[in-house]
Amino acid sequence: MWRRAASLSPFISSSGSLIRNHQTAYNFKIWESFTTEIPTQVKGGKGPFICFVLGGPGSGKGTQCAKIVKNYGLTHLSAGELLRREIASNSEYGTTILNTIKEGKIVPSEVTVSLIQKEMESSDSKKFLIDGFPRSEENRAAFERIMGAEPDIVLFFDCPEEEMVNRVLNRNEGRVDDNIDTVRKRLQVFKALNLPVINYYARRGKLYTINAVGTVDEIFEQVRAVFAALKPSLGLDIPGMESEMLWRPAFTSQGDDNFFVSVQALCF
Ligand SMILES: Nc1ncnc2c1ncn2[C@@H]1O[C@H](COP(=O)(O)OP(=O)(O)OP(=O)(O)O)[C@@H](O)[C@H]1O
Ligand SMILES: O=c1ccn([C@@H]2O[C@H](COP(=O)(O)O)[C@@H](O)[C@H]2O)c(=O)[nH]1
Ligand SMILES: [Mg+2]
Repeated sequence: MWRRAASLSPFISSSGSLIRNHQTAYNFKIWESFTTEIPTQVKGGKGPFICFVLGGPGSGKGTQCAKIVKNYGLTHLSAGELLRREIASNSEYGTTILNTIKEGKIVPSEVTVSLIQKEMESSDSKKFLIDGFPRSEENRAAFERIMGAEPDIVLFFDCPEEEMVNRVLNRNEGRVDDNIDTVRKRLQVFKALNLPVINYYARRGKLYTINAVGTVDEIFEQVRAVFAALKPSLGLDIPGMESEMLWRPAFTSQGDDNFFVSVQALCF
C-alpha cells in the first residue's frame, strides 16, 4: 500500500489583480490580498494526487466531477455513492448506513474511510477525486490516520442554500435523502461539521472556492482554471489556459458568527 504525508511544495509569485466585494454564500467575509502565490508543483510525495470535492447538498459536486473525469481523467470516488452501494449490497452495515443517510447524518468515519481505502488500493489510478468527503473534522483526521495521506487540493462548490434545496428537490434520482426534511437536516450538518473542514483547508492554503451558481459549463470554466494551474503536477496538457484567473482563499479564521477569509487573486 502506498503511504505518504503530503507536503506543500514551493510557491512561485505572479502579479495579482483585484476583485472587490466578493461574498460567499456562507457569509464568509472576504477581503482582497495582493499576495499571488501558487504552487509550482502541488504533488511532491510518492502517493497519488488527491483532490477532495466539498460543498453542500446539491451544490453540483457530482455534476462537476463527471466533467473533471471526462476532461482530465481523474478517478472519481463519491463517498455517498460508495455508501449507497454498500446499502444495496446488503452488507452488515447496510441498515445503519441507510438510517444515517435518511437522517442526513454522518456515517462513522471508519466505515467510509475503509470503503474509500478499498477503492483506492484496488485502483491503478494515480489521480483521485474524492467527492463529498471529509464531512467533518473527525472524518478528516480518520482519513489522515488510516491512509497516511492528505489531499493535494480541495475544491469547494459554494452555493446559496435556496439554490441547493431547489436542485436537490428537482434531482429525481430516487434518493431517500432528496426530500425537504432530510435536506434541511443535511444543510445543518453541512454548516456545523463540514464548513470547519473547509476552513481548515483554507488555512492550509489548499482550498479553491468555486462559485457554484451559473450554468454547468460556466462553473466548469472555474474548475478548468484550477486544473490548468496543476497541469505540470498532473501531467496534463491543456491548451489555451495560459492566462486564467481564479479565487483561492488563503487564510481563514473563525469569529463568533462569521468566517473571515482572505482571498488571493491568482493570475497565471
Ligand atoms: N449549475 C447547475 N445548475 C442547475 N442545476 C444543476 C447545476 N449543477 C448541477 N445541477 C443539478 O442539481 C442536482 C444536484 O447536482 P449534483 O448531484 O451534482 O450535486 P451534489 O453536490 O453531488 O449533491 P449531493 O451532495 O446531494 O450528492 C442534479 O439534478 C444536477 O443535475
Ligand atoms: O463521507 C460521507 C459521505 C456521505 N455520507 C452520507 O451520505 C449522504 C449522501 O452523501 P452525498 O455526498 O450527498 O451523496 C450524506 O448526507 C451522509 O448521510 C456520509 O455519512 N459520509
Ligand atoms: Mg453527489
